[in-house]
Amino acid sequence: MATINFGGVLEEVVTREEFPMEKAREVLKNEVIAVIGYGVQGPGQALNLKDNGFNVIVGQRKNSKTWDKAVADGWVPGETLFDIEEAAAKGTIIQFLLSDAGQITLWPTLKQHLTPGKALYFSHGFGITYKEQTGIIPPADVDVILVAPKGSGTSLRRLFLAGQGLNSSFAIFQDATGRAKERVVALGIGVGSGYLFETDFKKEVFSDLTGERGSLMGCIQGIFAAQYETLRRNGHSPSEAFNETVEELTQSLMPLVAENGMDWMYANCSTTAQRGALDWWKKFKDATQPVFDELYASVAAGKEAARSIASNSTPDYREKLNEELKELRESEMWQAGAAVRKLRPNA
Ligand SMILES: NC(=O)C1=CN([C@@H]2O[C@H](COP(=O)(O)OP(=O)(O)OC[C@H]3O[C@@H](n4cnc5c(N)ncnc54)[C@H](O)[C@@H]3O)[C@@H](O)[C@H]2O)C=CC1
Ligand SMILES: CC(=O)[C@](C)(O)C(=O)O
Ligand SMILES: [Mg+2]
Ligand SMILES: [Mg+2]
Repeated sequence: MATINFGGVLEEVVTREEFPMEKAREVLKNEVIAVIGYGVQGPGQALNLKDNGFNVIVGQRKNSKTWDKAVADGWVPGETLFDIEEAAAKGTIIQFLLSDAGQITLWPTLKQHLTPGKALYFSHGFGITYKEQTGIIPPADVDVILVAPKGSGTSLRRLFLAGQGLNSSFAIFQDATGRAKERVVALGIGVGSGYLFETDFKKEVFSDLTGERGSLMGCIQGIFAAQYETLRRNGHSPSEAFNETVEELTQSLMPLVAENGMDWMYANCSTTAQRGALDWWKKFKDATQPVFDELYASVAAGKEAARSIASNSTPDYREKLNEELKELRESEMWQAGAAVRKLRPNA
């Protein structure tokens, strides 16, 4: 573990240098890693593990679109691709990568395959933390571990193929074998993480649910929509409103933030912009702080989990979500966005 200073707070971080791929392969050489579920994280993690030389199989419902996707990705039925139960029976490490709601349905079946000494692996603290709602209570004689890549499974795979990595958090909920730590770190390295930050299941899920509802996804769309509407109400054209709300941010300014922080992005904008941004950001912070506090309280009370379980457990959950995504896509702002994207010089 390397001790790193994060803004004055010291934290332990596992690096690839101290836990190289060869060591990870050595730790897991006698394990069969069964990746259950082939949605977004499933493919990213399973393919990265395979390409890194681990013994990995995929478990997926037969006669499903994702079964076909797994076949198209090179998994071979009967050899490396199995029905969920068969894969769970074969695996010594079971990566439970169904949707969080889907995990609840499958749990009674999966539990039967958790024989002593196996490891149950999650990429989210959801199932364990909200156990009153999920009913996911693992037997005492298995390891229960977590590696949560901090980004989409799509990015996890893309960055791996580009020779880079995505950072992940990791946690141990239960160490039955005495090997939980080496197993979880080896898996974290194997799935393509760059650096591994230790946390616990509850902190992982509370921060993750807050982040995705907040600044990563929910809040950002809300702020875009509000500014776009103000500009449109004041007579600005859709292209002008979109460019000044989204396009400039994603194409020009966010890459600068990613590279070297907010002050660096500010410093590369005009002094006029700097004066205004330095004055206004605090107002936006004050205006949104109560909403973030309300959000965190809702996460901590289990209300966000309840809402997501109820909504994503209906037979037509995917169609319903797609309808709402379509609404977003067809809104004027994102239609303007589609037109603007076509005009990118490299498109
Ligand atoms: N999407 C992402 O990139 C990230 C996901 N996670 C976590 O990783 C885990 C997996 O998430 P995703 O890959 O997004 O899942 P997903 O929503 O793509 O679903 C994964 C698979 O579960 C299947 N499934 C859903 N309900 C089922 C049921 N009742 N029975 C059998 N199969 C069912 C789906 O068909 C799909 O193949 C979750 O715990 C999630 O919170 C963590 C970080 C990022
Ligand atoms: C991509 C990710 O880490 C999220 C947003 O938390 C998720 O997909 O659940
Ligand atoms: Mg996340
Ligand atoms: Mg999440």
